[in-house]
Amino acid sequence: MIALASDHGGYELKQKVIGYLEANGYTCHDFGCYSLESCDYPEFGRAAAEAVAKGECEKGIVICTTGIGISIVANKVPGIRCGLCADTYSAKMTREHNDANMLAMGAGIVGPNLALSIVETFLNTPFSGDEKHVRRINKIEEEVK
Ligand SMILES: O=C(CO)[C@H](O)[C@H](O)[C@H](O)COP(=O)(O)O
Repeated sequence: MIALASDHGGYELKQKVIGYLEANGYTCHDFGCYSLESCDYPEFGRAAAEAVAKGECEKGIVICTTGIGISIVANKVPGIRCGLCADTYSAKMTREHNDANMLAMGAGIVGPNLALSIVETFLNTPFSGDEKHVRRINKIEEEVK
């Protein structure tokens, strides 16, 4: 199950991402928003991030106009590592090095074709498991207690 969330700025791209995911066999839980009406990204981003943190969803994808606001929110939920990506290299690296469990994108930054390539890369790249990366990920939680 993939958790999705957006504000109005990310709504249309989120619909495209959901269509892509469902066509490729993923089950999606859309935590909102559900229209183009202006809304506030924190409530939706938080809901998706909490579902990932609780293990109810294996990964999350959150979208706003820049990806910045909704990634800030997601990263405030303990256990969430949300990578803001505008290219496939970053999507690959945030999985391999950061074991990111959430992806953020900006609908005003990436077009739909690139966004779907980023999503595909993010979901299909495993964590490297390298000891140095495990150590650094553990330090993320320890350093900000
Ligand atoms: O938080 C953001 C900017 O860093 C998001 O991109 C929002 O989508 C954006 O702020 C929404 O702005 P709007 O003027 O209300 O459309």
